[in-house]
Amino acid sequence: MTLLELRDVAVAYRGAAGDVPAVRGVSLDLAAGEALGLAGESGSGKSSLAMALLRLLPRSARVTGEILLDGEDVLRMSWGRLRAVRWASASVVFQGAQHALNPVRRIGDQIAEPLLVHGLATPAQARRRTAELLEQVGLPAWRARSHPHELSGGQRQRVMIAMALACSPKLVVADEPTTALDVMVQAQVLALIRSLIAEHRISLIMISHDLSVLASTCDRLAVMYAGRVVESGPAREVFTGARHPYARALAEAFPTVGDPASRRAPRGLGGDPPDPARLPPGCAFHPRCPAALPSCAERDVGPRPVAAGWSAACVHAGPEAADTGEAGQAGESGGTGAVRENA
Ligand SMILES: Nc1ncnc2c1ncn2[C@@H]1O[C@H](COP(=O)(O)OP(=O)(O)OP(=O)(O)O)[C@@H](O)[C@H]1O
Repeated sequence: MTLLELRDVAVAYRGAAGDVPAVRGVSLDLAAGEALGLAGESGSGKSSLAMALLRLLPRSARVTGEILLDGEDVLRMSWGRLRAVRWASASVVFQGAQHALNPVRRIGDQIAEPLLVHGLATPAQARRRTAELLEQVGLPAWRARSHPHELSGGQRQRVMIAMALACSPKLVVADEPTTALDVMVQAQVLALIRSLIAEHRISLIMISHDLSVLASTCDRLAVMYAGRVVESGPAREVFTGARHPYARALAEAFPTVGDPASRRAPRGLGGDPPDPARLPPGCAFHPRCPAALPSCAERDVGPRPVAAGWSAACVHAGPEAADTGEAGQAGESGGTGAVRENA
Protein backbone atom coordinates (compact mmCIF):
# COMPACT_ATOMS: atom_id res chain seq x y z
CA MET A 1 0.00 0.00 0.00
CA THR A 2 1.35 3.43 -0.92
CA LEU A 3 1.76 5.75 2.06
CA LEU A 4 3.38 8.73 0.38
CA GLU A 5 3.15 9.91 -3.22
CA LEU A 6 5.11 12.87 -4.55
CA ARG A 7 4.01 14.20 -7.91
CA ASP A 8 6.14 16.75 -9.69
CA VAL A 9 7.20 18.42 -6.44
CA ALA A 10 9.23 21.62 -6.78
CA VAL A 11 10.66 23.95 -4.14
CA ALA A 12 11.87 27.44 -5.01
CA TYR A 13 13.23 30.02 -2.58
CA ARG A 14 12.30 33.62 -3.33
CA GLY A 15 15.40 35.77 -3.40
CA ALA A 16 16.28 39.37 -4.27
CA ALA A 17 17.59 38.24 -7.65
CA GLY A 18 14.61 35.96 -8.40
CA ASP A 19 13.56 32.45 -7.48
CA VAL A 20 16.20 29.85 -6.65
CA PRO A 21 15.00 26.37 -7.68
CA ALA A 22 16.15 23.95 -4.95
CA VAL A 23 13.95 20.98 -5.94
CA ARG A 24 12.78 20.45 -9.52
CA GLY A 25 9.98 18.13 -10.52
CA VAL A 26 10.46 15.21 -8.13
CA SER A 27 8.02 12.29 -8.33
CA LEU A 28 8.44 9.38 -5.91
CA ASP A 29 6.31 6.79 -4.13
CA LEU A 30 6.87 5.27 -0.71
CA ALA A 31 5.08 2.12 0.39
CA ALA A 32 3.95 1.49 3.96
CA GLY A 33 6.87 0.03 5.90
CA GLU A 34 9.40 0.92 3.20
CA ALA A 35 12.66 2.80 3.84
CA LEU A 36 13.83 5.24 1.17
CA GLY A 37 17.29 6.78 1.26
CA LEU A 38 17.74 10.24 -0.24
CA ALA A 39 21.35 10.90 -1.22
CA GLY A 40 23.27 13.69 -2.90
CA GLU A 41 25.99 16.27 -2.31
CA SER A 42 25.43 19.29 -0.14
CA GLY A 43 23.02 21.65 -1.88
CA SER A 44 21.36 18.98 -4.05
CA GLY A 45 17.98 19.70 -2.44
CA LYS A 46 17.58 16.73 -0.07
CA SER A 47 16.61 18.71 3.01
CA SER A 48 14.38 21.09 1.04
CA LEU A 49 12.47 18.11 -0.35
CA ALA A 50 12.21 16.36 3.02
CA MET A 51 11.10 19.47 4.88
CA ALA A 52 8.55 20.23 2.16
CA LEU A 53 6.83 16.93 3.02
CA LEU A 54 5.56 18.39 6.30
CA ARG A 55 5.56 22.04 5.20
CA LEU A 56 8.44 22.83 7.52
CA LEU A 57 10.19 25.21 5.12
CA PRO A 58 10.60 28.95 5.73
CA ARG A 59 8.07 31.37 4.27
CA SER A 60 10.45 32.29 1.46
CA ALA A 61 9.98 28.77 0.04
CA ARG A 62 7.29 28.10 -2.55
CA VAL A 63 6.31 24.45 -2.88
CA THR A 64 4.32 23.19 -5.86
CA GLY A 65 3.12 19.79 -7.04
CA GLU A 66 1.31 17.19 -4.96
CA ILE A 67 2.41 15.53 -1.72
CA LEU A 68 -0.14 12.84 -0.87
CA LEU A 69 0.23 11.36 2.61
CA ASP A 70 -2.27 8.53 3.02
CA GLY A 71 -4.16 10.07 0.10
CA GLU A 72 -4.38 13.58 1.63
CA ASP A 73 -2.52 16.43 -0.06
CA VAL A 74 -0.21 17.97 2.55
CA LEU A 75 0.17 21.15 0.45
CA ARG A 76 -3.57 21.81 0.57
CA MET A 77 -4.28 20.92 4.22
CA SER A 78 -5.56 23.50 6.71
CA TRP A 79 -3.08 24.48 9.44
CA GLY A 80 -5.19 22.63 12.01
CA ARG A 81 -5.10 19.42 10.01
CA LEU A 82 -1.39 19.85 9.36
CA ARG A 83 -0.68 20.21 13.09
CA ALA A 84 -2.48 16.93 13.75
CA VAL A 85 -0.62 15.18 10.94
CA ARG A 86 2.79 16.34 12.18
CA TRP A 87 3.91 13.98 14.91
CA ALA A 88 0.83 11.77 14.80
CA SER A 89 1.20 10.63 11.16
CA ALA A 90 4.69 11.77 10.34
CA SER A 91 7.61 13.03 12.40
CA VAL A 92 11.08 14.33 11.74
CA VAL A 93 14.50 13.66 13.26
CA PHE A 94 16.43 16.77 12.28
CA GLN A 95 20.05 17.12 11.27
CA GLY A 96 22.18 17.59 14.41
CA ALA A 97 18.99 17.16 16.40
CA GLN A 98 20.76 15.93 19.51
CA HIS A 99 21.77 19.54 20.08
CA ALA A 100 18.14 20.63 19.82
CA LEU A 101 17.09 19.11 23.15
CA ASN A 102 16.17 21.67 25.77
CA PRO A 103 19.17 21.66 28.19
CA VAL A 104 17.14 22.57 31.28
CA ARG A 105 14.31 20.05 30.91
CA ARG A 106 14.38 16.39 31.87
CA ILE A 107 14.55 13.88 29.01
CA GLY A 108 11.28 12.22 30.05
CA ASP A 109 9.33 15.49 29.97
CA GLN A 110 10.62 16.22 26.47
CA ILE A 111 9.67 12.78 25.14
CA ALA A 112 6.21 13.01 26.72
CA GLU A 113 5.52 16.50 25.37
CA PRO A 114 4.12 15.59 21.92
CA LEU A 115 1.80 13.03 23.52
CA LEU A 116 0.45 15.60 25.96
CA VAL A 117 0.30 18.51 23.49
CA HIS A 118 -1.69 16.44 21.01
CA GLY A 119 -3.96 15.09 23.75
CA LEU A 120 -2.95 11.52 22.99
CA ALA A 121 -2.25 10.50 26.60
CA THR A 122 -2.93 11.45 30.21
CA PRO A 123 0.17 12.39 32.26
CA ALA A 124 0.30 8.89 33.78
CA GLN A 125 -0.04 7.21 30.36
CA ALA A 126 2.64 9.53 28.95
CA ARG A 127 5.03 8.53 31.76
CA ARG A 128 4.51 4.84 31.01
CA ARG A 129 4.88 5.41 27.27
CA THR A 130 8.10 7.39 27.86
CA ALA A 131 9.62 4.49 29.84
CA GLU A 132 8.59 2.09 27.05
CA LEU A 133 10.08 4.36 24.35
CA LEU A 134 13.37 4.75 26.22
CA GLU A 135 13.66 0.98 26.46
CA GLN A 136 12.84 0.61 22.75
CA VAL A 137 15.76 2.87 21.86
CA GLY A 138 18.10 0.99 24.20
CA LEU A 139 18.13 3.37 27.18
CA PRO A 140 17.07 2.46 30.73
CA ALA A 141 13.75 3.95 31.87
CA TRP A 142 15.44 5.88 34.70
CA ARG A 143 17.06 8.07 32.03
CA ALA A 144 13.73 9.92 31.93
CA ARG A 145 14.97 11.84 34.97
CA SER A 146 18.29 12.84 33.31
CA HIS A 147 19.09 16.16 31.67
CA PRO A 148 20.59 16.22 28.16
CA HIS A 149 24.13 17.10 29.36
CA GLU A 150 24.24 13.82 31.32
CA LEU A 151 23.99 11.83 28.06
CA SER A 152 26.50 11.12 25.29
CA GLY A 153 25.87 12.29 21.71
CA GLY A 154 24.69 8.81 20.70
CA GLN A 155 22.35 8.60 23.69
CA ARG A 156 20.90 12.03 22.87
CA GLN A 157 20.28 10.89 19.31
CA ARG A 158 18.46 7.83 20.73
CA VAL A 159 16.29 10.24 22.73
CA MET A 160 15.47 12.14 19.53
CA ILE A 161 14.45 8.87 17.89
CA ALA A 162 12.25 8.06 20.91
CA MET A 163 10.59 11.49 20.53
CA ALA A 164 9.98 10.88 16.82
CA LEU A 165 8.32 7.54 17.66
CA ALA A 166 6.26 8.86 20.59
CA CYS A 167 2.98 9.28 18.73
CA SER A 168 3.42 6.07 16.68
CA PRO A 169 3.79 7.83 13.31
CA LYS A 170 3.43 6.02 10.00
CA LEU A 171 6.32 7.98 8.48
CA VAL A 172 9.61 9.16 9.99
CA VAL A 173 11.83 11.59 8.09
CA ALA A 174 15.42 11.45 9.37
CA ASP A 175 17.78 14.15 8.07
CA GLU A 176 21.42 13.02 8.49
CA PRO A 177 20.53 11.27 11.79
CA THR A 178 24.02 9.89 12.39
CA THR A 179 26.33 12.44 10.78
CA ALA A 180 27.58 14.00 14.02
CA LEU A 181 28.33 10.63 15.64
CA ASP A 182 31.54 8.62 15.58
CA VAL A 183 31.63 5.51 13.40
CA MET A 184 30.88 2.90 16.09
CA VAL A 185 27.98 4.87 17.55
CA GLN A 186 26.77 5.63 14.01
CA ALA A 187 26.58 1.89 13.27
CA GLN A 188 24.63 1.28 16.51
CA VAL A 189 22.13 4.06 15.81
CA LEU A 190 21.64 2.82 12.23
CA ALA A 191 21.01 -0.71 13.53
CA LEU A 192 18.49 0.72 15.99
CA ILE A 193 16.67 2.66 13.26
CA ARG A 194 16.57 -0.48 11.08
CA SER A 195 15.12 -2.65 13.83
CA LEU A 196 12.54 -0.07 14.92
CA ILE A 197 11.16 0.57 11.44
CA ALA A 198 10.95 -3.16 10.75
CA GLU A 199 9.29 -3.94 14.08
CA HIS A 200 6.72 -1.13 13.89
CA ARG A 201 6.29 -1.16 10.09
CA ILE A 202 7.16 2.52 9.90
CA SER A 203 8.03 4.09 6.57
CA LEU A 204 11.32 5.94 6.63
CA ILE A 205 12.85 8.66 4.50
CA MET A 206 16.47 8.98 5.48
CA ILE A 207 18.75 11.67 4.14
CA SER A 208 22.49 11.39 3.83
CA HIS A 209 25.28 12.43 1.51
CA ASP A 210 26.80 8.99 2.24
CA LEU A 211 25.26 6.40 -0.10
CA SER A 212 26.78 3.49 1.84
CA VAL A 213 24.93 4.50 5.03
CA LEU A 214 21.67 4.59 3.09
CA ALA A 215 22.36 1.35 1.22
CA SER A 216 22.85 -0.45 4.54
CA THR A 217 19.63 0.93 6.05
CA CYS A 218 17.12 1.45 3.25
CA ASP A 219 15.16 -0.67 0.78
CA ARG A 220 15.36 1.92 -2.00
CA LEU A 221 17.63 4.81 -2.89
CA ALA A 222 16.94 8.08 -4.67
CA VAL A 223 20.00 10.07 -5.69
CA MET A 224 19.55 13.82 -6.13
CA TYR A 225 21.60 16.22 -8.17
CA ALA A 226 20.82 19.92 -8.61
CA GLY A 227 17.28 19.49 -7.33
CA ARG A 228 16.36 16.48 -9.45
CA VAL A 229 16.23 12.78 -8.68
CA VAL A 230 18.76 11.43 -11.18
CA GLU A 231 18.44 7.78 -10.20
CA SER A 232 16.08 5.77 -8.02
CA GLY A 233 15.76 2.07 -7.48
CA PRO A 234 16.44 -0.89 -5.17
CA ALA A 235 19.15 0.09 -2.66
CA ARG A 236 21.62 -2.72 -3.28
CA GLU A 237 21.36 -2.53 -7.08
CA VAL A 238 21.77 1.26 -7.17
CA PHE A 239 24.67 1.16 -4.71
CA THR A 240 26.58 -1.50 -6.61
CA GLY A 241 25.48 -0.81 -10.17
CA ALA A 242 24.22 2.75 -10.53
CA ARG A 243 23.50 3.74 -14.13
CA HIS A 244 23.70 7.50 -13.73
CA PRO A 245 27.37 8.62 -13.73
CA TYR A 246 26.73 10.92 -10.75
CA ALA A 247 25.07 8.19 -8.67
CA ARG A 248 27.95 5.90 -9.59
CA ALA A 249 30.57 8.43 -8.51
CA LEU A 250 28.71 8.97 -5.23
CA ALA A 251 28.59 5.22 -4.57
CA GLU A 252 32.31 4.94 -5.27
CA ALA A 253 33.15 7.86 -3.00
CA PHE A 254 32.13 6.01 0.18
CA PRO A 255 33.45 2.82 1.74
CA THR A 256 31.02 0.12 2.81
CA VAL A 257 29.67 0.85 6.28
CA GLY A 258 31.07 -1.28 9.09
CA ASP A 259 33.26 -3.37 6.81
CA PRO A 260 36.78 -1.89 6.57
CA ALA A 261 37.97 -4.91 4.52
CA SER A 262 35.74 -3.85 1.66
CA ARG A 263 36.91 -0.22 1.57
CA ARG A 264 37.10 0.93 -1.98
CA ALA A 265 39.30 3.78 -3.03
CA PRO A 266 37.15 6.91 -3.13
CA ARG A 267 37.12 8.33 -6.63
CA GLY A 268 36.79 12.07 -6.44
CA LEU A 269 34.33 13.79 -8.68
CA GLY A 270 35.85 16.83 -10.34
CA GLY A 271 34.24 20.25 -10.12
CA ASP A 272 31.49 21.57 -7.90
CA PRO A 273 27.72 21.19 -7.99
CA PRO A 274 26.10 24.02 -9.95
CA ASP A 275 24.64 27.14 -8.39
CA PRO A 276 20.87 26.48 -8.48
CA ALA A 277 20.32 30.09 -9.60
CA ARG A 278 22.49 29.44 -12.69
CA LEU A 279 21.88 25.87 -13.76
CA PRO A 280 23.63 24.73 -16.94
CA PRO A 281 21.32 23.98 -19.87
CA GLY A 282 20.42 20.37 -20.69
CA CYS A 283 21.44 17.81 -18.08
CA ALA A 284 22.67 19.81 -15.06
CA PHE A 285 25.42 17.23 -14.49
CA HIS A 286 26.92 17.39 -18.00
CA PRO A 287 29.81 19.80 -17.20
CA ARG A 288 31.15 17.30 -14.62
CA CYS A 289 30.13 14.12 -16.39
CA PRO A 290 32.89 11.77 -17.61
CA ALA A 291 30.50 10.26 -20.17
CA ALA A 292 28.70 13.38 -21.44
CA LEU A 293 27.67 13.56 -25.09
CA PRO A 294 27.21 16.81 -27.02
CA SER A 295 23.43 16.33 -26.80
CA CYS A 296 23.61 16.33 -22.96
CA ALA A 297 24.29 20.08 -23.05
CA GLU A 298 21.00 20.60 -24.89
CA ARG A 299 18.60 18.04 -23.50
CA ASP A 300 17.67 16.65 -20.09
CA VAL A 301 16.31 13.22 -20.93
CA GLY A 302 14.40 12.68 -17.67
CA PRO A 303 13.99 9.31 -15.95
CA ARG A 304 14.45 6.23 -18.14
CA PRO A 305 13.50 2.77 -16.94
CA VAL A 306 16.45 0.49 -16.15
CA ALA A 307 14.49 -2.40 -14.62
CA ALA A 308 11.29 -2.78 -12.62
CA GLY A 309 11.19 0.00 -10.00
CA TRP A 310 14.56 1.37 -11.15
CA SER A 311 15.14 4.41 -13.35
CA ALA A 312 18.00 6.74 -14.22
CA ALA A 313 17.85 10.17 -15.88
CA CYS A 314 20.74 9.60 -18.25
CA VAL A 315 21.07 9.26 -21.99
CA HIS A 316 23.10 6.11 -21.35
CA ALA A 317 20.35 4.43 -19.35
CA GLY A 318 17.33 2.71 -20.86
CA PRO A 319 16.69 0.95 -24.13
CA GLU A 320 16.92 4.06 -26.34
CA ALA A 321 20.69 4.36 -25.77
CA ALA A 322 21.32 1.09 -27.59
CA ASP A 323 19.03 2.14 -30.49
CA THR A 324 20.82 5.44 -31.07
CA GLY A 325 24.32 4.08 -30.54
CA GLU A 326 24.87 6.77 -27.91
CA ALA A 327 26.41 4.34 -25.42
CA GLY A 328 29.03 3.36 -28.01
CA GLN A 329 29.94 6.98 -28.67
CA ALA A 330 30.56 7.49 -24.97
CA GLY A 331 33.15 4.72 -25.02
CA GLU A 332 34.85 6.12 -28.13
CA SER A 333 34.93 9.63 -26.72
CA GLY A 334 37.04 8.43 -23.82
CA GLY A 335 34.35 7.84 -21.20
CA THR A 336 36.02 6.68 -18.00
CA GLY A 337 33.91 3.60 -17.68
CA ALA A 338 31.73 5.41 -15.17
CA VAL A 339 28.73 4.21 -17.14
CA ARG A 340 28.15 0.52 -17.52
CA GLU A 341 27.12 -1.08 -20.76
CA ASN A 342 23.51 -0.65 -20.64
CA ALA A 343 20.57 -2.59 -19.47
N1 LIG B 1 16.13 29.09 3.39
C1 LIG B 1 16.73 29.12 2.20
N2 LIG B 1 16.73 30.23 1.45
C2 LIG B 1 17.32 30.27 0.23
N3 LIG B 1 17.94 29.20 -0.34
C3 LIG B 1 17.99 28.07 0.37
C4 LIG B 1 17.39 27.95 1.66
N4 LIG B 1 17.58 26.68 2.11
C5 LIG B 1 18.27 26.03 1.13
N5 LIG B 1 18.51 26.87 0.09
C6 LIG B 1 19.22 26.53 -1.15
O1 LIG B 1 18.54 25.43 -1.75
C7 LIG B 1 19.49 24.52 -2.31
C8 LIG B 1 19.24 23.14 -1.73
O2 LIG B 1 19.56 23.16 -0.33
P1 LIG B 1 19.25 21.93 0.63
O3 LIG B 1 19.64 22.33 2.03
O4 LIG B 1 17.88 21.45 0.39
O5 LIG B 1 20.28 20.84 0.09
P2 LIG B 1 20.85 19.55 0.81
O6 LIG B 1 21.10 18.58 -0.29
O7 LIG B 1 19.95 19.12 1.90
O8 LIG B 1 22.22 20.08 1.40
P3 LIG B 1 22.91 19.73 2.82
O9 LIG B 1 23.35 18.30 2.70
O10 LIG B 1 24.04 20.70 2.88
O11 LIG B 1 21.87 19.96 3.87
C9 LIG B 1 20.87 25.07 -1.98
O12 LIG B 1 21.35 25.77 -3.11
C10 LIG B 1 20.63 26.03 -0.85
O13 LIG B 1 21.55 27.09 -0.88
